[in-house]
Amino acid sequence: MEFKTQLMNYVELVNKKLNEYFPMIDTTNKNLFDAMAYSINAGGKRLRPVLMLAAYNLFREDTETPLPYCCGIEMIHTYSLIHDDLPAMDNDDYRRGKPTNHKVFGEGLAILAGDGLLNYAFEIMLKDALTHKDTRPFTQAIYEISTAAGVNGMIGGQVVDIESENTLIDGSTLDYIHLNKTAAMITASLKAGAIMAEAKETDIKNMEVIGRSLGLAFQIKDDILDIIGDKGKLGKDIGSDMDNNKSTYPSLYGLEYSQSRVRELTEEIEIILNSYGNKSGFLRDLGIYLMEREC
Ligand SMILES: CC(C)=CCC/C(C)=C/COP(=O)(O)OP(=O)(O)O
Ligand SMILES: C=C(C)CCOP(=O)(O)OP(=O)(O)O
Repeated sequence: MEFKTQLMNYVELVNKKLNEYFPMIDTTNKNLFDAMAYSINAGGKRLRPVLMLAAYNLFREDTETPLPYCCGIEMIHTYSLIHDDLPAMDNDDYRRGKPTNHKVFGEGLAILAGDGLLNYAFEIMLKDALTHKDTRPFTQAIYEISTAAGVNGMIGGQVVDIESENTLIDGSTLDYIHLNKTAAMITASLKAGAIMAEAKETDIKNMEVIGRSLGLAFQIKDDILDIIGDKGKLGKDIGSDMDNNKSTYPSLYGLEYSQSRVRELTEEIEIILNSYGNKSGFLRDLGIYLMEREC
């Protein structure tokens, strides 16, 4: 199947499943659920769930089994964006082509909508895990996701990111930020997919190596687009890193080196994926698509 068609199919599967979890109906807490659904339904590339489905499909053919976990990781990612945009963090006004959550619902509700999405993610993943006779691959997948989202992953990276504002950091601190803030969740998506498909340890390890490179390249590309991207296409503010005085690959090493690093990392990913032959064509094309993207 052609890459773009397959990508659309995966995104559609994820969106359909997300619709089953939203709207949550509670008239007393309508504002909370509206705020959660607002950011989930605002769009987004659905990269992490697509990676999870593609990794699962490297080893198993069905698409139904991993869907609750795909939705879970997308909810966790969406919560992180809501919080990242808050005045206490990046103070951004636009996200996914719309005003940010706190601009529409206010800061208090935006914080709680983020908290709500994080907890709802674990509720739906654990609920699904308990329906399986052999719960182990599913609880292991949840463990990977929770570790990646937590203090030894995304939250840890975000803390160093905000602590490093207005400071000239070195390359290894910058890599720590990228690997934890961004690559951890990308890696967990690939690993969780392979784990649920009961792939071999060596294959799970390969997913980890690919996730690290892809996550790093993805964040460098994001920071390049923050300088040379188009706000309309991206659906979010540009120049945010400069406004917040953040150290990024482009600010530390320049645009040209940053672009060549992205290419280098993409090639590293391709080498591993080539060992899976035709089956890994979608993931190979996805890597190239992400690095060439304008949004
Ligand atoms: C615990 C929290 C809040 C984690 C946030 C993690 C994250 C990857 C934020 C976006 O990074 P960014 O600011 O570089 O991206 P963007 O350009 O999309 O704002
Ligand atoms: C990790 C970063 C750079 C935050 C944005 O992630 P995405 O670019 O995947 O955001 P959406 O498409 O989900 O909005």
